[in-house]
Amino acid sequence: MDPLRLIPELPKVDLHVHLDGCIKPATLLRLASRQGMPIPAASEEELLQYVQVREDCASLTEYLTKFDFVLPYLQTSEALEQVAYEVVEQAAEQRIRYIEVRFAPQLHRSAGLTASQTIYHVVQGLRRGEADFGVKARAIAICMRHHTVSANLEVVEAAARYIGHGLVAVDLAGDESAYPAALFREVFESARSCGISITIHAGEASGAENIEEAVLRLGAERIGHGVRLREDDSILHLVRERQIPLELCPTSNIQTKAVDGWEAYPIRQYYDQGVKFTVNTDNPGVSGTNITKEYQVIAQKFGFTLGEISRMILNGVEASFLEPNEKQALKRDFESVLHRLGVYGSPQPPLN
Ligand SMILES: O=c1[nH]cnc2c1ncn2[C@@H]1O[C@H](CO)[C@@H](O)[C@H]1O
Ligand SMILES: [Zn+2]
Repeated sequence: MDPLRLIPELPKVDLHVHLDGCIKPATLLRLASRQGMPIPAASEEELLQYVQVREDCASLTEYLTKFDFVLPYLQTSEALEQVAYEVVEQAAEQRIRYIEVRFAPQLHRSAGLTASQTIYHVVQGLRRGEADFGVKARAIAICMRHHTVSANLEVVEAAARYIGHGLVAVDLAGDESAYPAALFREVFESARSCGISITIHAGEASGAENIEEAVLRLGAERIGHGVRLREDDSILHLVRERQIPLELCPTSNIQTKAVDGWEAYPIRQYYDQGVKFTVNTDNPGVSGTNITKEYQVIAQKFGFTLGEISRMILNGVEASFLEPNEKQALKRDFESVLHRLGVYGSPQPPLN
């Protein structure tokens, strides 16, 4: 069967999506007007040039400038709840049944919210979305590379209070080329001592050595992107042996120039070598994508079959930061929906 036709129907997960990277243009206009803030565009169409990257985006640094535009509108409890709610709504439209939504508490405090309050309101929005759209949703709190160790420790401390209450992990994001993860060893040591799961953006704007640092010294259980893993055989071996899942975000990786174009995108190589990975969107609003398009583009470019795509989806369920019993239930749910659709996950070579 042509995978492209069935991809929209498949049950999916998205484990790597930024809250401030998927604001609907209509919502941004509404937030600006409700908050009495100026916005340099009168229509959704006009807004796109400010929120979406162009094809000639040169680097992650340039990609990240898009967030400066939306963040001022996302500083209140109402705005955070609303956009979190709408991420779940957008997920449901793509048949996503489980989503982990990440955001950086310290980027939403200019109107006086505490780090802990930002988490509270995002979780509230996600919960409302779960109830209305039937999608399971959890939050991840992001530490930012350009913030101080103490600002990031504050994020971990706030996150610790929400473990088991809607938040599942902490992350590190921002400009990887300017700020190596090693600067934040103390931050992630604190996360580990609180028993918080860790995922870290690494191997996106810098080389594979950042992935090694994240796994061996910071305690990352998953890697955000990790697309440059293949640049070092011994680190690739390490990640494969430990079955550390990479959260690949194909369209974003092409736009940030983490990889030199689709011909060089290593997803087929990783699949065939038994590197575990999941397919995600990163920032649907900034990248002009959604999870259906991500699977369609890789099916088209790399000839993945429905069985292989289902394997990636099931890898995503397995890689989720849910509690073991919840993960088991989600897995059963996915297997039964896939069974109904007549699709079965292929075994991924060469390890299983
Ligand atoms: O692909 C990425 N790599 C690194 N940082 C990112 C990426 N996408 C978004 N952010 C950063 O994470 C912040 C919180 O969501 C965003 O504001 C942006 O600065
Ligand atoms: Zn990201």
